[in-house]
Amino acid sequence: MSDPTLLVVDGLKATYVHAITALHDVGFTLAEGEIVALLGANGAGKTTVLKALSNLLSAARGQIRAGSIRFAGRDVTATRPADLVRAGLVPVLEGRHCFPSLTVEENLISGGLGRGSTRREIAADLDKVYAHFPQLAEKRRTASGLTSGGEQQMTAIGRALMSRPRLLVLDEPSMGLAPLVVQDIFATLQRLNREEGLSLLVAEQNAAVALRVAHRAIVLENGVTVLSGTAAELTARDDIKAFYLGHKAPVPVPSRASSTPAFAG
Ligand SMILES: Nc1ncnc2c1ncn2[C@@H]1O[C@H](COP(=O)(O)OP(=O)(O)OP(=O)(O)O)[C@@H](O)[C@H]1O
Repeated sequence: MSDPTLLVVDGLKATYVHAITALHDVGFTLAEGEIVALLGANGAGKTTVLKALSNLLSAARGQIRAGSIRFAGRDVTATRPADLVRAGLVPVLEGRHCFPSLTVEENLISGGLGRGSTRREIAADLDKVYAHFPQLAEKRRTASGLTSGGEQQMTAIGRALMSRPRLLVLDEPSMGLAPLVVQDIFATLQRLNREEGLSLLVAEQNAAVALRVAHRAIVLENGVTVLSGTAAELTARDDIKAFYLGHKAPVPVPSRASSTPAFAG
């Protein structure tokens, strides 16, 4: 039987400029067909993990000091970023990075060209992207720089889909977008997972939206994996609710016996 584990991150330690330790010990796995959410506060290390997965850390003056990353049996740290994309590990990094002066369609096509797709494959893949994101079909001739933030995020995801990914790695797809647009994008990601078996790793500060579509989640704190479990398990935890889902933490109530506040249960 083939191994269903697509990604294995083990004991990952990473620094920037050989001095700042961003990741101390990060480990998790992702099975084929899974949606895994990578949660954590600002600066917890999510982007660093995603850059390491695409072997793009050195471009940010980062270094892996220990541990390993394997994607579909390959040693990621020994594989060039472009070869990782060809193997099916495709990142959608923070900030969307569309070419603003190219049209939406030209941006999408660039994803297919990077992979070396034929004209026929590109045409078929474009149809698929437009079926998932009908809004992009309407804007196909518009310069990306003139489209909305949501449309730019859809273009960035669509361009990644043109590379025919096995695992899509997304960094904060909800960032700066209106709640309805975020819902729409996550619904499309979920459909891609259900209908096409696409595996997804989604780093998010917006835990509520990520936990709604994820099968499992991992929580990072100061560069360490501190929790992992099914989305249902994590959603039910009071500490996760308090820190990441915007629910109120236990409220201090004044004690009669002393002036020191005690915590209500
Ligand atoms: N290029 C860099 N040079 C030096 N330190 C960096 C660099 N990028 C990130 N860091 C530091 O590494 C740590 C992890 O940052 P990272 O961006 O991975 O966190 P994050 O969870 O993605 O947060 P955010 O949501 O703000 O992007 C932080 O302490 C950050 O200041």
